Amino acid sequence: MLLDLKDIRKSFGEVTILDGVSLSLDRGETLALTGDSGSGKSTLLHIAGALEPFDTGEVLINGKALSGLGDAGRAEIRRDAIGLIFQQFNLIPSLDVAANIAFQARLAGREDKDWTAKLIERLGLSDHLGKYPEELSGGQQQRVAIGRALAGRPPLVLADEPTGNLDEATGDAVMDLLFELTETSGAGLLMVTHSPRLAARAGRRLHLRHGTLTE
Ligand SMILES: Nc1ncnc2c1ncn2[C@@H]1O[C@H](COP(=O)(O)OP(=O)(O)OP(=O)(O)O)[C@@H](O)[C@H]1O
Repeated sequence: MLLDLKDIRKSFGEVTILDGVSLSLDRGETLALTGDSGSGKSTLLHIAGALEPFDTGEVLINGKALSGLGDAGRAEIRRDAIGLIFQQFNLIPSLDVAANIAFQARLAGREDKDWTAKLIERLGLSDHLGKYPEELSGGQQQRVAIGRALAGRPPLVLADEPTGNLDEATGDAVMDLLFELTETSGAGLLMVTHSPRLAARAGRRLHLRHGTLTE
């Protein structure tokens, strides 16, 4: 199993956000996580991405338990196994498009020139490689962020409201690319969204409410 969350509990102070959450995701699967604002979707995604600690339970990524790992071990998992896409595109302003896309794959020592060239072409970024993030539209920036997340072919792609900042038509086009390219790369995709319409496009859907998941 690519991602396994087992009975995760998480509180901030007195407030329980996740009250025994379990889910699993395999390569090639797409799973949409919906829920009201403040229900804990981002918290759950950050826990799955080894970005946020949890109180009890276990997270396994490619069979490796996060609870036994220190900061360095978690950073290694993030670098090698996970591609992250956020609502705020989080590009590096001082790097051009080509360098932003290559950034994580280089860090992980997993640069693949043929795959990167295919990504750039498919994302429609060939004419923008020398530009800096501030010179790009929102849709272009999010396409760069997708390229960066996928360039190292991570097995697990986590996306938090990836089209939340885009108009509907641009968002749909970006979402088409995200689904297509995660499928091509053979990754598993866990995506947080407010939109039932976008969630309907994922292979599976789970809804977070009062700290627990329902279908
Ligand atoms: N670091 C933190 N410290 C304290 N409370 C936090 C922290 N992070 C999140 N929370 C709280 O946990 C709850 C869940 O937040 P989270 O961002 O996971 O929700 P969400 O479902 O992703 O919301 P949205 O859809 O609005 O982005 C919220 O009430 C939030 O205020």
